[in-house]
This record gives sequence, structure tokens and C-alpha cells, in this order.
Amino acid sequence: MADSSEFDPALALSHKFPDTTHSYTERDVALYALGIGACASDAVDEDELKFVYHENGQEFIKVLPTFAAILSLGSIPSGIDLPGLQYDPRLLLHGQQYIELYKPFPSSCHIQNKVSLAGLHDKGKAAILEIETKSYEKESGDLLCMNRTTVYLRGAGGFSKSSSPFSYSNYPLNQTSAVKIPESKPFSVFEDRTHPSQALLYRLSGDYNPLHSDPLIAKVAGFSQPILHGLCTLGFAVRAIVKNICKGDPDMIKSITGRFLLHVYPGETLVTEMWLEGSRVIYRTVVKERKRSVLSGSVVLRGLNSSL
Ligand SMILES: CCCCCCCCCCCCC/C=C/C(=O)SCCNC(=O)CCNC(=O)[C@H](O)C(C)(C)COP(=O)(O)OP(=O)(O)OC[C@H]1O[C@@H](n2cnc3c(N)ncnc32)[C@H](O)[C@@H]1OP(=O)(O)O
Repeated sequence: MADSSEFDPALALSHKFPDTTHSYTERDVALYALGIGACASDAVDEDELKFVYHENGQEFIKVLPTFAAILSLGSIPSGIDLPGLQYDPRLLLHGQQYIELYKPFPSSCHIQNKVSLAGLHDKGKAAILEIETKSYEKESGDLLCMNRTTVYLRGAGGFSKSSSPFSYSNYPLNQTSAVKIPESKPFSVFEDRTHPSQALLYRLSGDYNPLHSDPLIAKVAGFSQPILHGLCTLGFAVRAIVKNICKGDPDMIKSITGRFLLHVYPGETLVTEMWLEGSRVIYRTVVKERKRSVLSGSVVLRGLNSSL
């Protein structure tokens, strides 16, 4: 548990994060798509080739919606630094991700990020931080997307100054990741095997946390081997929705929530079940080999074809 005398939640909430910048090219876009399994089982997949190649002479490579999450990673070049917050970075886990997409991504771009603390919670055995990043296209000034990243800091809780646990968030309740999974049969199911080297490929998109590559660090963190990045699992799940429900059109995705329920080991098979509720897709991803749910959430769509 953190030393509660050293952490002042009010000070943390008043902290001003500096703006950060990030640039990407079509190469980054294609590498990201490969990192979340696009074209891995069929190199000429008619829904996915456009994410990695100028298919049929298309001018620009298309960008998958979860690429948005990569833009906010540029905000943490040297870890998450909050005044007074003591935590062991080796025990950090990604808890949730919320993404809003405001316009289709260009295939290359210079980005300006505005970062703020959107939530802070004391869970006793853990501290939860919610970091919001708004990403603007530098050239036009347009807001492209917003990411809210929930990090679960094991061992860093216990900083509350009163008997009720400290809890602060500055966003609407309907933007949380908790979903109720319907009892009915899923509308659609997509199965995809991650590759044993999946995390080694995915990390090249910008998340170099050794938890995903170093066996010794993984053991210290409590895992038998390096685990998959949460955002890689989310990428697989949303790619399944783009394929099975959006007929390959990434621009139909308006917002995404995801809660990481359990770790995934690279090489495991991910089965994503999807239920349609109006323009919202509820989804759950299960590791087939262990029969365990590892991710659940929802995706809001725009322009859903009523013939579905
Ligand atoms: C300058 C800064 C700018 C920064 C800008 C960008 C920041 C980007 C940072 C990105 C960092 C990414 C690093 C990536 C790491 C990874 O990818 S790790 C791999 C992916 N994640 C996982 O594998 C985690 C899987 N989940 C779990 O293992 C467990 O769910 C858990 C997180 C360990 C929690 O389990 P447990 O301790 O058993 O929790 P509970 O006892 O059930 O609940 C305690 C309270 O916590 C709440 N809670 C539980 N799970 C989560 C969750 N996933 N997210 C958020 N909150 C969670 C739960 O509701 C309980 O609260 P109460 O109900 O109020 O009691």
C-alpha cells in the first residue's frame, strides 16, 4: 500500500500536464494493423488488406479505429508522473480504455495532445488513475479523438485522508466500461488466434513496457510469462466488430469502451462475441484455451445499415 502521508489527492488533481506531440506515417498505421492481427490468417483478406496496403491503387492506407489509442501513448515518454504519487511501475496494469472518434484519421499526421487527470480513486489495494488525452490534428487544429485511459496501480491505494475512500471523476457515468452481457445468443462471433510473438510485434507501435517482452519483469509482476498489451486485445476485439458488423468500414465506429478483466498470453485464441442493441454493440472477448473472459465493453456505431 502507498504511504498515505506522502500522497495528496488534491495536489494530484490540480497538476497540469504539459502538452505533448506525436507524429505518424502510413508505415506506423500498417505496422499497427499487423500488430492487432489484420491479415494474419489471410494475407489478401478483402476487409483488411486496405489497412496494410494501397489495395486496388487506393491513395491512402485506411486507419483502424483503435489506432486512436496509440496517439495518447506519446503522452507517457517517461512514465506517469504525478506529484507525490508513489507506485511500483512493474505492478501497473491497464484497467480500461474509452475512446471517442470525431473524424476519420488521415493516414499520416502531426498530433498535439492535451492531457489531464479525469479520475482518481482509492481502492485500498490499488489506486486507479484515469488519464484523458485529447488529440488534435496540428495542421487544421481539428480535434481527432479523445482517449480516457484507466490505469490500475496495484499496491498504490490507501491514500484516503478520511474514512470513506477517495473517489473523483469528471465525466458522465454513461462513459464507463462496465456492461451487462446479454443472456441471449450473440448476434455474431469471431475467433482469432494471437501469435506467440504478438506482443513483440505490437510493442513496435509505441508501448515498450517490458511487462510484454521481458520474462523476468513479467514474473515480478505476477505472471508466468510476458502478457499481451491490453490495447492489443482491444484492437483484436474492435477489428472483429469492424469485420463482422461494419462490413470492413472503420469509419462507422463512433466510440469504444473496454474493460480488461484478465491478462492474455500471446499465442492464445480470442473469441469475440457481439450483441447488437440499436446502434450499440456489446461485446465480450474470451480466451478459448482457458475459457475465461478477458475483455468486455461496447462500441457505438454511426450509419448502421438497417438490413443487418
Ligand atoms: C503524463 C501522463 C500522460 C499519460 C497519458 C496516457 C496514459 C497511457 C497509459 C497507458 C499504460 C498502458 C500500460 C499497459 C499495460 C497493459 O497492457 S497490462 C495488460 C492489460 N491489462 C490486464 O491484463 C489487466 C486485466 N485485469 C485484471 O487482472 C484485474 O481485473 C485487475 C485489474 C488486477 C483487478 O482485479 P482485482 O484486484 O481482483 O479487482 P477487484 O477486487 O475485482 O476490484 C477492486 C476494485 O477495482 C475495480 N476494478 C476491478 N477491475 C478493474 C479494471 N479492469 N479497471 C478499472 N477498475 C477495476 C473494481 O470495480 C473494484 O472497485 P469497487 O467496485 O469500487 O470496489
